[in-house]
Amino acid sequence: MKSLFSIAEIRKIEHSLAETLPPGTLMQRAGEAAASAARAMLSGRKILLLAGPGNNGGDALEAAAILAGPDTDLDAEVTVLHRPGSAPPSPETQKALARARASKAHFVDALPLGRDWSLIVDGLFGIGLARPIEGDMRALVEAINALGRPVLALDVPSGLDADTGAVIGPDGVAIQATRTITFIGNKPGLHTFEGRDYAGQVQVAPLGIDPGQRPPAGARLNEPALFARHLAPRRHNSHKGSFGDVAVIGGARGMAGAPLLSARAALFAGAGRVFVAAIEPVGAVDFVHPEIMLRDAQDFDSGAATLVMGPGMGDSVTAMRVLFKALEGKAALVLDADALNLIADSPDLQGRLAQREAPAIVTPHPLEAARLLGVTSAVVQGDRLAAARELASRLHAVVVLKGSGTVIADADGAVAINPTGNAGLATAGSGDVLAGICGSLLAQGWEPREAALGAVWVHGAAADRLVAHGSGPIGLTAGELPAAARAVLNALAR
Ligand SMILES: NC(=O)C1=CN([C@@H]2O[C@H](COP(=O)(O)OP(=O)(O)OC[C@H]3O[C@@H](n4cnc5c(N)ncnc54)[C@H](OP(=O)(O)O)[C@@H]3O)[C@@H](O)[C@H]2O)[C@@H](O)CC1
Ligand SMILES: [K+]
Repeated sequence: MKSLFSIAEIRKIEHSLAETLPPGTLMQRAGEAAASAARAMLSGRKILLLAGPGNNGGDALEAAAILAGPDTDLDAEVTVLHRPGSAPPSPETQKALARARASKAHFVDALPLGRDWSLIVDGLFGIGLARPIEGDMRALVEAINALGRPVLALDVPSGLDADTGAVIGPDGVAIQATRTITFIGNKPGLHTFEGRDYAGQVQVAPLGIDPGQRPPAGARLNEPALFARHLAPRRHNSHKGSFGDVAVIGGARGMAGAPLLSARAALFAGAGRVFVAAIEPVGAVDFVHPEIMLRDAQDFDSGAATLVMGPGMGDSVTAMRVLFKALEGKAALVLDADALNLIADSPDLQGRLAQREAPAIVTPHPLEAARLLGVTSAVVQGDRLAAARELASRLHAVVVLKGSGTVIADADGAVAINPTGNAGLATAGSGDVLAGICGSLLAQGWEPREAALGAVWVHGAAADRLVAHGSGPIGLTAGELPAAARAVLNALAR
């Protein structure tokens, strides 16, 4: 189970464990896990450990005591930069300090000159960081980042909010880690917003706690197990009607590419029949994919098709009219881009969406989510999980909040963060492709939540596949994604 625990949930677990384990046990285990992770990363002889004022510093001191202790067989120079706070450290941190002082570790008060550290271990702040890092601590973080050496962060890169993935600010700083070893359970902030960039590779050290002993977490990482039941091999005796119809509605003047990209994605993700109903007619045929049927949105009868509304749709009277009609109807809906902006401007449409019975997936980027919630995009990004949850509950829909570590939330409050994808997806049309895959999976009978989880996972994995083959992240184009998504889906189905 790929659980993601909030800081409050971790504190609760810590609290209940404190009643059964001897004092200091968890810090000792964290120190041991940190020391082995450091050894695994080490190529060279010089290790610098940064130990801050709290228990995160205690973990680093325990690790130093092990790496430079009497039982070590490690041939390395261990240096500790310890920054005590104004308040006395916890008893377990005091013990760790005494053990580190008694070891061969060399203590310094300031960052030594030179940049030849083989490894830097960041134990400045963990989940107890309550305000931005300032003053000489800020200077230290900036100096460490400027060295550009491999960094192992303990629990969370110092400066990053483990709940939200935001650097604690305004104008805050955080340690740029190569790898993060996080304790007891994984944390959402390491996987979304700025978290993926700051945490690097994430490794979980459960500290001897059986996952079954932990209470259920409020969030989780997305993975194929969450939607794989829909990926059964196709029966020989099937026909195009077995895989549903998708109609993409969009394409104002000059924006014909957006619905065509969505439609191609729907086709490549396996929908039986795909239409584009264009606001401004685009022509008789898509010569690249003549399978796609082109229609005029004004007089299009979508029948039982799943509707993907919004790609390049604009805000004309026609756009408004087809959106209104769709919200009145009973079709399963994917709402993206301009459809979301029109809904954001109209409390009436928001109410209609919330009251519909049929499934709906909405796929906002942070600015679209902000408009829907009536806040700024900084507020949305400041707590992406909360924003997605709030929107899902208000609109009574599955919400896909796009961005690094896309968040998928449903109206029941379940939240997942997607681990696939890369910077190549920050390109025009990539959202149109995602909406098309969502619509395709819905049309094939997937439950809305699973369709959203599956589409987001596959879309990200398609980009990862393209990057692995050299087609990105620089210059990756949205038009390449549908074929890569098809390959990912078929690989999953096998
Ligand atoms: N949970 C668990 O089960 C386990 C937890 N473990 C470890 O403990 C970590 C949490 O420890 P923690 O609670 O002591 O907090 P931590 O992150 O060290 O920082 C707090 C200190 O920093 C200070 N401070 C805060 N902000 C500041 C600022 N901007 N600038 C300067 N100072 C600032 C603050 O002082 P104050 O706010 O009182 O001034 C306080 O002294 C956790 O991440 C994990 O590594 C493991 O040992 C094993 C099991
Ligand atoms: K840290």
